[in-house]
Amino acid sequence: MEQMLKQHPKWQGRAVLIQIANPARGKGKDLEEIQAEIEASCNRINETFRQPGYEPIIFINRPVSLGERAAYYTIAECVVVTAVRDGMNLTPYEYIVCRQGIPGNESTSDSNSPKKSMLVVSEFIGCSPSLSGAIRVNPWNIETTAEALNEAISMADAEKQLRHEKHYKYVSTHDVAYWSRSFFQDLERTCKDHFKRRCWGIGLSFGFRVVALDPNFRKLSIDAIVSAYSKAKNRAILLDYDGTVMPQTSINKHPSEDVISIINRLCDDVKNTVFVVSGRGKDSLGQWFSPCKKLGIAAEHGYFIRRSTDEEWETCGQNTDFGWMHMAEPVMKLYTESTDGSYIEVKESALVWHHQDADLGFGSSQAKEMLDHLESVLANEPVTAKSGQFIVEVKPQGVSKGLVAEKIFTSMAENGRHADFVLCIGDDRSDEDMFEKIGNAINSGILSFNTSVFACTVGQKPSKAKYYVDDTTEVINMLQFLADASNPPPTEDASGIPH
Ligand SMILES: O=P(O)(O)OC[C@H]1O[C@H](O[C@H]2O[C@H](CO)[C@@H](O)[C@H](O)[C@H]2O)[C@H](O)[C@@H](O)[C@@H]1O
Repeated sequence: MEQMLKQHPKWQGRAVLIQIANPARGKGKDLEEIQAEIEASCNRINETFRQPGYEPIIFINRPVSLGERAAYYTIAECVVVTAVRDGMNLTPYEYIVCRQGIPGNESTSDSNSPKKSMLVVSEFIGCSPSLSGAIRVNPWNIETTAEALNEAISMADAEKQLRHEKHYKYVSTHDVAYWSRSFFQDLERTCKDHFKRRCWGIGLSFGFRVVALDPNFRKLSIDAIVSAYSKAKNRAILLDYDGTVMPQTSINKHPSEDVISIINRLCDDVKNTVFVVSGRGKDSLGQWFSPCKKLGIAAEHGYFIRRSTDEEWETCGQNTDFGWMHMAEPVMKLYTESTDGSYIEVKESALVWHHQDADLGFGSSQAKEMLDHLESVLANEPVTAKSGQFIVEVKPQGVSKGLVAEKIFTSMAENGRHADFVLCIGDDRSDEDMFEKIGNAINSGILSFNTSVFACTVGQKPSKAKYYVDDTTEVINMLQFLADASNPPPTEDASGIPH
């Protein structure tokens, strides 16, 4: 408020903030300090901007009954909720209902005139995403919050009415009965197959959770995969990078010499089509895997694909408009400013917010909120926002590792080499797109009925993959067995004829 009166002096002598301090539920030194700070701020603002008959802040520091609160809401031009951390927060909903009033109540002169209301809400409160007409602010940013207050009270009446109508429609249709019904529906949907599943306790301490796994989900047996591999004539091998052949905890992200050598031995077998399918950029992957001449690489989730080092990168031509980056980046910046250790990675086709180095709990709760926020801001843009291992990524719609898998199988079939063995390994949310595509590939005719399919996730967790291995060491060990079972490259005699 102080900043708004400074930035927009026209409101001095006119705008009043009724600051209702709800009685605190707890006690303690911190609380006393905060109360003293609020009181001091109110006094300072009033002393600076006070005029005869005008006090900019009315500070109500006592329990306020529901009736009195409703009376304030009814007359307020705008409600401001700038909590830096909160749960759902029902204040904006109560305000909207109070501004709408009771139908047929003639107690006010303008009871039949169109209703209007304005909300300035913190992006950190739970109800924020449901209020599409509210002006959303990061309360840590005082200047933009002050601008939002000015914008709210300066807005044309017609606009205030439209926003109010939208909010009232939402609040009146999403009542407590709606919420309870939808919770029950979600619960029923989620638990539908639980009786068929096996439940496991995973992790320790705060990381402990119970996961329900499909009874057919099992550890990948090296004997079984080596046996199927040996019998196959046309094999597709799709490997994710981070968390699959590269441990998530490694500081040095270059593939090890072992990995390069195993991949080269797999690529050397003429029966094999081997791809690294990763979210990483083409320059790093291209450089890291430069010793693997015959390796295919799908970078940035398949936005770029190259079949070997002899070929040029192909771009997935669907999306060339990246205007959405100008909308997504400011949102990511807001969260970066309030989350120590986080940063933004700008790729050619995507934006990624990383929080691996942030506080574990705070980073992941910020990631969840940011994902919601991005989904609402980018609702009409041709993009998808998804979370992964310590990341939230926005990328063009239609670009997915699932599509990469489909392209690989289709092009093998077009070259008369229908895959009769598929190994696809990944650890992350983005790899689930491959597992899903592979799961449906036989029914959709992309793979034939006699294909041996090994979709495998890294770590025991709910997945669309049928198999799991425990960690990257097991992945590399298994690939080593496959490399050992591979045919070496044909040798050439002195005349250059391969044998
Ligand atoms: O598809 P992947 O091979 O699993 O790649 C996914 C993302 O990899 C990179 O992020 C990962 O490494 C970061 C450190 O280098 C780490 O902070 C993050 O938590 C990891 O997810 C890459 O930076 C992203 O662009 C990829 O999408």
